[in-house]
Amino acid sequence: MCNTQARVLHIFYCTNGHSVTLGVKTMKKMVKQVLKKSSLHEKLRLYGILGGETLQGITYREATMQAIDGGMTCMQVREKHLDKEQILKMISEIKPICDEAGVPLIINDDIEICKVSDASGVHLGLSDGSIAEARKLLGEEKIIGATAHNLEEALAAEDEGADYVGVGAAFGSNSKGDAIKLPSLDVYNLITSSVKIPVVAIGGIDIDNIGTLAGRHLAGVAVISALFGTQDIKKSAEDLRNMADKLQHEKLRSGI
Ligand SMILES: Cc1ncc(COP(=O)(O)OP(=O)(O)O)c(N)n1
Ligand SMILES: Cc1nc(C(=O)O)sc1CCOP(=O)(O)O
Ligand SMILES: [Mg+2]
Repeated sequence: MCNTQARVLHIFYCTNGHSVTLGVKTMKKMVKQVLKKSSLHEKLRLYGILGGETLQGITYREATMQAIDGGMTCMQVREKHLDKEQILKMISEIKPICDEAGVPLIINDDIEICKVSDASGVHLGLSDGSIAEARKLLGEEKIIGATAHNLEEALAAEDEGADYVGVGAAFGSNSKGDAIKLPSLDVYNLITSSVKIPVVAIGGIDIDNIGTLAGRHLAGVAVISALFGTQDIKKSAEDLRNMADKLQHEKLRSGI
């Protein structure tokens, strides 16, 4: 039911006999949104979080290329000690690499930097501002991630319109001083069985403990030190990705 010359599409709802008319632009936007949501689960499989403090003497560009070559599927810029201008410069160095590889680039904490840099989205913690407000400013196409430490926070994030939730700290953390270890990894099972949005585990995840996250229906793992803090980032990404791909398998749960 498409009249392309008039740049108008007619969509008929057969159930009640009524029709709505949508412009091609609106239709394209809707398709983009559906694609964003449907591929997000896979894109979160190995989520690398980059900050200069973690790197062992290599550039942001080199670290990004190595991680992507090894299988990183999503990336977050998390710079706690740079000003906006410096962060925007850093983003300008790595965004073309992420874009080329189809790896979403998420900005930690700062909605404005996300908007100005046209990054793929933003990650907001509990004290980083409202998800609903971020959605208003960024629109439906951008990815908005939220932090949760328990079921209540995960449900609230979903309710507010978050696209995914990062839940931790799975095993504590060397990179985030104030991270609080989850009382039990079973918190993941509780959350993944209660929310519809993808859930990512974070906090102290490395190649030795990642296997214990299997069978908990996680979309993936978010990692700082076990990826960007290592000497061979490509090899670390390969190993973590290999394990992250197997997280759905129940049998890994008892160890590897
Ligand atoms: C994927 C992901 N999950 C959780 C966090 C933590 O966010 P937040 O609680 O805001 O802490 P900071 O990262 O801002 O210190 C995250 N960044 N990414
Ligand atoms: C950014 C972040 N958030 C956490 C949370 O628990 O919410 S833990 C964490 C740091 C993750 O780094 P690493 O992989 O080196 O432990
Ligand atoms: Mg934050």
